[in-house]
Amino acid sequence: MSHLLELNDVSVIFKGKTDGVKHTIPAMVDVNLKFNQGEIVALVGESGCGKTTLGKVLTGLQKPTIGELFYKGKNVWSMNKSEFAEYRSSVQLVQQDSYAALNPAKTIYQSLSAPILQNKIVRGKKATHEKVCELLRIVELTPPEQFLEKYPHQLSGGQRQRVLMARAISLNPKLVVADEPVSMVDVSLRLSILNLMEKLNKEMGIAFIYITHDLATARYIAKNGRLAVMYLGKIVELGSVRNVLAAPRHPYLQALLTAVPVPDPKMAKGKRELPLKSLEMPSISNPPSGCAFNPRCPYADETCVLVEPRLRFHGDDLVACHHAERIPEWKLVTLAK
Ligand SMILES: Nc1ncnc2c1ncn2[C@@H]1O[C@H](COP(=O)(O)OP(=O)(O)OP(=O)(O)O)[C@@H](O)[C@H]1O
Repeated sequence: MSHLLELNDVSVIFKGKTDGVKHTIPAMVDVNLKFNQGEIVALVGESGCGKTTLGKVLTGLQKPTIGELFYKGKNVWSMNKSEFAEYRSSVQLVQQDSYAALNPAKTIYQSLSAPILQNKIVRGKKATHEKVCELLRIVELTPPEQFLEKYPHQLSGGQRQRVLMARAISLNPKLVVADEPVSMVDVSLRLSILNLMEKLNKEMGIAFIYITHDLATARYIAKNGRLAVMYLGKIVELGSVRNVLAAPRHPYLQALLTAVPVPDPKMAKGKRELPLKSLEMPSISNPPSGCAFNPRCPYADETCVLVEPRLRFHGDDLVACHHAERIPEWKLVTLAK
């Protein structure tokens, strides 16, 4: 059976200009990923590594420069009009900035009713009103009547993010790509938004791809799902969250985990820092040769400088490191619970 969504050797190369000199920006390089119905996958990486570009490719907002995107086994970019329309409504994007994503001149009712009318999810005034109220109830904005006539600026960041979630699920999608959905939400409200995504996943069977730079929330939402780690446009580790965080193999992921603060001093005592050779992130427009992590990696040797590692199986998971077998196991003490 075909996967819900599949990236096949996808690269996205932008054109850039610095001080009048043209250059290329390989925002995504040879990415192969498959997503199943109803699963949760967290995609983690530092700022500028290509996460948003990947999210845009998945939702059809960015055409791959090279490679293919398949939805239910069909090549998205050679679909006919009606197939493409079905794919676009089945794969939705929720963006980080809820204020920018909502039209400030439209009420919540107007913003939520437009796509369901356009896509003929319901017909008539009464059914539309009922559907919008139902959506607001699902995302826990209750009583819905209190929100219908409000404008985006009258809501809090967390409430706006819930409205975006309501809009994303209004077309009965199979998958929602949530790009940093909580990074602009008050810290105290973040968990409740993540819990909402979990609820939508469990109760409605919607698959989620959660894009973030924050490993702690990635682990929280995808505890029974998978984790993909991205570095300078490439996937460097991929596997179940349980395996990958309990025994991270890629030195980059080990370093990322080192950076997570430990609240309990007893646990912090056992925590080992990974001594990186450099703290500087190389430029994505001029990535190092061989393994892109080699200038920072304490285990790098000549092979790492010369030969690019392929993503390959290590146990049940995938890792792009020549030395995955020989680098010391790094015991996770920070997020293990
Ligand atoms: N339309 C574009 N044109 C040119 N360069 C782009 C474009 N979109 C993204 N880039 C560049 O591609 C690289 C990857 O960007 P992307 O937004 O995908 O990263 P990110 O991991 O999501 O970062 P952040 O977490 O900061 O949003 C960056 O160097 C960015 O400047």
